[in-house]
Amino acid sequence: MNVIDIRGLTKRYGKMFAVDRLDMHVAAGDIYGFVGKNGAGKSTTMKMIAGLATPSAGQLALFGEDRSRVAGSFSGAPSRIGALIEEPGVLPNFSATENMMMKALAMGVIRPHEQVDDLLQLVGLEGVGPRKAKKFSQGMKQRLGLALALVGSPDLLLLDEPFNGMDPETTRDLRRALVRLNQERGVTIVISSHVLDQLMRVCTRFGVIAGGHMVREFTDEELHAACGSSVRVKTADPARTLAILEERLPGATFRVDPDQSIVIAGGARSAASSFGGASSDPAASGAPSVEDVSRVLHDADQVVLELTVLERDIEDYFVELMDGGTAAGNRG
Ligand SMILES: Nc1ncnc2c1ncn2[C@@H]1O[C@H](COP(=O)(O)OP(=O)(O)OP(=O)(O)O)[C@@H](O)[C@H]1O
Repeated sequence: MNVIDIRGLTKRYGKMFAVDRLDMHVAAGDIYGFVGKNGAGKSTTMKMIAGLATPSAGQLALFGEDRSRVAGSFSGAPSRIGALIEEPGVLPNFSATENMMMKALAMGVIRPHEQVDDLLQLVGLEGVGPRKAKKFSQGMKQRLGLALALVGSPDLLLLDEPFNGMDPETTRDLRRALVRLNQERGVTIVISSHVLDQLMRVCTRFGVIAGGHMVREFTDEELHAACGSSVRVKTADPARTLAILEERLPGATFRVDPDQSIVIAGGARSAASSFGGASSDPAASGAPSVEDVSRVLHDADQVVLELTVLERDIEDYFVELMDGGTAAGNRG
């Protein structure tokens, strides 16, 4: 069962489609990177998932329960979702501990003191609990916001741009805290951001949104396979080489460039994402290794003039995807 299952989700503001027929799938245990440019529709989607905005159309199921037409907290289990969306809801004139205690008491947390101490420690604020929140730096407020989102031990944590305003050390600490939450406590986490390098360090699955529409979803492994190397080979007899390669490497795809070199990439057989959803990247199954190609050519007595490995840049791949859906999303 997916923790989040979204089909055709749409949010209109007047004639403007902030989110446009979006599909999204988050499995239990994922750290899901929700990637998109400014204005792509990430926050609006997160707000609908958190119950802070009502969808205009589409289906939104959380933990297998249909939530399409309900804004507000989860009826049966209010603590199942924790969210840090836009400004952390920190009361500036109260201390970190007081902020946490108010929320814990409001949520009816059993042994609130224990949980508050535990969470402040988790986010690295254990030493500053008595200090007023207005004296906190931006990064400390962000971490307090994260601790607040974790009150009540949610199963799903929604974080909208959590790395904003954080210095590298704080960013690293937050990243570690998120991985610990995920691995030690089994929390499923969705992080929306356009800060790719932070997401790539922690996420196990990605969804790229453009113009309010999901362009593609893929796992970390699929990402690396899609960006994996392809092999370029130039031989004395390109036509014969191509025939041999096509016969000996049936899963691969081939392109002949104008200079008669042959580029060998992964095949399309396992290209669909594991959800059978938005992904269909012809390179997603990975290319044959340079050793495979070299062995085939050696066995067939081909005279190799040049053999090179071509890498695809992961950032470029994301940027292409983030640009990809813009036209499709603007219906208003
Ligand atoms: N309450 C609103 N009323 C009207 N338009 C809105 C509203 N909220 C968002 N939008 C518009 O919907 C689109 C998507 O906005 P959203 O904030 O979801 O994007 P985002 O991907 O989170 O962007 P960012 O990375 O800048 O936060 C934008 O064009 C935005 O201007």
